[in-house]
Amino acid sequence: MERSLTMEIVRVTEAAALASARWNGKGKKEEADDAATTAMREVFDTIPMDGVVVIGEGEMDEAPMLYIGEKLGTGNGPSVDIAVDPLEGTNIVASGSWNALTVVAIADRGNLLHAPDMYMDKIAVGPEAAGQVDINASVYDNLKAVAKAKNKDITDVVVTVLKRERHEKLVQEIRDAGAMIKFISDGDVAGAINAAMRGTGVDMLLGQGGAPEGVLAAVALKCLGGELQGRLAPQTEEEIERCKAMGIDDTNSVLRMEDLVKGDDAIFAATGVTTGELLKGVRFDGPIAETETLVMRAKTGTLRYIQAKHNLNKKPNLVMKR
Ligand SMILES: O=P(O)(O)OC[C@H]1O[C@](O)(COP(=O)(O)O)[C@@H](O)[C@@H]1O
Repeated sequence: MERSLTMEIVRVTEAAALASARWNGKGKKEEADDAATTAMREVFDTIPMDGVVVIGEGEMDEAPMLYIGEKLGTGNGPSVDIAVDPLEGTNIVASGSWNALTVVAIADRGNLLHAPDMYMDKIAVGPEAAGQVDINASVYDNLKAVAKAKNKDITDVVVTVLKRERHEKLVQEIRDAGAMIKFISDGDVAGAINAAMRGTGVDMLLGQGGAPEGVLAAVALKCLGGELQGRLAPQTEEEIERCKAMGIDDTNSVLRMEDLVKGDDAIFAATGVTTGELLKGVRFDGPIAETETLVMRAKTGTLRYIQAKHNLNKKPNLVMKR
């Protein structure tokens, strides 16, 4: 993939962030998600690539835009798989809370797992502990492995966990092992990334979240040299059938980095919508709006933070409606 696609993808996540940030705290998660999706869709079609959505807003009959299988880009350029989460944290924006992002990942055609929209059990760690954990091992063994890899005691290990009732047993196991927990209300893509970033004070992510978010986080962790292992967690017979239709007969099988994102020609970008540990959210100041974006390439392992000041008077009206 051309290096120049890196900046093109940033334009996509920035536009989605600018559009959805207007809905901050307004109690309207669908409107916030629609705004992000519409803005993303518009910018995608200006990019010189032959893209196809493999993780998007749903199947063709469920989503008007960014549906799975939708072709994006001008058609001239590299053939790529596209994974999007136009607004990662719809509830976060609706409630005017912490850590919402707009997220895009691209990889060479055929290289991203077409993850079905269902739950996935996940374990994510940074570069020091990559290769040392096993989603099938006990919570205690994984905590011990991370502590050893990072040369600290289990009591110093911090685990990010989505605050959900389904995580009661997991939470107890982490507490019994003596480790600490950082609860998040939503947003396990940022949760996984923070586990792999230096200086965040978090060592790993554990628990069940969305499978599409698992693939997006895996691309980010590939860029960071970390590791994410996943296991689909179908909740109904229909979801089990969907896994089989995808060629996953054993839903207990572990999805490793190479299953989630093959090779290293992949790019990940996320722009902050509301401020969190990873990125600052959108700040509006009269005709100027500021954004912060993290963009990374797996091939080179380069991370870039892009601060942008957008002149809203000069941007397309849909995206920048005030
Ligand atoms: O809210 P649930 O059903 O526990 O699902 C968890 C998933 O929801 C999120 O917290 C937010 O997703 P949405 O933005 O689609 O609401 C993800 O980060 C996470 O993977």
